[in-house]
Amino acid sequence: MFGSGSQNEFPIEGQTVVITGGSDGMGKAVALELAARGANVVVVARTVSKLVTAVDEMKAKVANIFKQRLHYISADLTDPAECERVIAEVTAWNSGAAPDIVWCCAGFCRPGYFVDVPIPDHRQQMDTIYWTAANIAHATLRNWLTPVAPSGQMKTTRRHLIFTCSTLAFVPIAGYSPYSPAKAAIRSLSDTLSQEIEMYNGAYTQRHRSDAPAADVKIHTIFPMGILSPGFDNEQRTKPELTKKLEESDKPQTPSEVAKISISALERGDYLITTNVVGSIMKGTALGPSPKNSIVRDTMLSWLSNLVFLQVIPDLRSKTFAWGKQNGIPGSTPDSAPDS
Ligand SMILES: NC(=O)C1=CN([C@@H]2O[C@H](COP(=O)(O)OP(=O)(O)OC[C@H]3O[C@@H](n4cnc5c(N)ncnc54)[C@H](OP(=O)(O)O)[C@@H]3O)[C@@H](O)[C@H]2O)C=CC1
Ligand SMILES: CCCCCCCCCCCCCCCC(=O)[C@@H](N)CO
Repeated sequence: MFGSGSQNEFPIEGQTVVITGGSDGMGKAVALELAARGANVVVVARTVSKLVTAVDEMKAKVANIFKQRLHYISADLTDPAECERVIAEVTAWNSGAAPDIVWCCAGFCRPGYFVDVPIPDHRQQMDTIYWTAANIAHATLRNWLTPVAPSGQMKTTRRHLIFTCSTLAFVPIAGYSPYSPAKAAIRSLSDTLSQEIEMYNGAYTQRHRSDAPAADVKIHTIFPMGILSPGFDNEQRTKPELTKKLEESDKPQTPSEVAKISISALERGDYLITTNVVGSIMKGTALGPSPKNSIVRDTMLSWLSNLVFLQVIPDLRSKTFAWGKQNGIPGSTPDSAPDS
């Protein structure tokens, strides 16, 4: 059921989970799914009304209403101090124990051509996409990796820090320049942390002899394709027509599908996680130095994907060129009625 090891690498029942962006779209779907599987869930976002609704929806889905606890915290995660507060509040609410799982889903996409999008909007995308994730990761890991003396060690299950990226971190698409670089930065953070965390995990094996973190930590990153969320409806309204054309091979998935597929991959213990075949091919061509889920399968996938992409990248470029040839640039009008 859980792949070759046949062991569930992501047990949920009784775990305390924090989900950023848990009030809408994919984050809410993850919250509902984990609540249904027996987790204590804290959803974090800015708008209180949507958070209250998410908690109400979770209440209707919990596996055990007497055992499980649900909570929300309103916070703007672009502010690092707010992220520190969130982790402190969750720990207090959780009887002094740190959360077991932190899943970053907060973020939205503001598409547009690079020169047409004002610089403050580019920076805002870096703030909402990259910094909401990096800030909460920083607050979480500072808590999780605090050294504990051998006498203070208790049996603690493995902890998971999960980022939500996008396959646009792997493959360029015109019209996503405000967004894709911030997602690529998350992928780089994830790869770097997945290596750095090994130092702490190594120290953890010696916890009976010297100070070490209270638990093993694993990093994962999800790379969804389009998700049919409120955020997606919003981005469609301002997305350039060319961008819609370039991504027409993507068939957007429902938040609940994306949540379920992601959780299954976490149960197998996967690290970089895609949610459909086109997403896997996009990952395959860009896998590079990232740790692999399976040496054989991922290596075969990258060979195949690199062959496919010999054709895909020139095709995306020539479609873009042809678009300019036919339609001109935004704001221009065809030279049919020259004023003289
Ligand atoms: N939709 C898509 O097609 C794709 C989305 N993704 C990624 O998946 C994730 C979920 O996307 P989606 O389901 O569309 O999400 P939605 O846009 O539907 O929801 C976004 C969530 O993030 C919260 N949020 C936004 N900004 C902040 C902030 N500064 N601080 C705290 N919370 C914030 C929102 O609540 P509030 O506004 O109240 O704060 C809301 O809960 C995002 O990271 C997105 O980039 C990846 C691939 C495709
Ligand atoms: C056979 C293989 C061919 C591969 C072709 C590549 C086509 C590119 C599809 C781009 C899809 C982008 C999905 C992510 C969207 C996203 O993150 C935003 N919607 C943000 O919200």
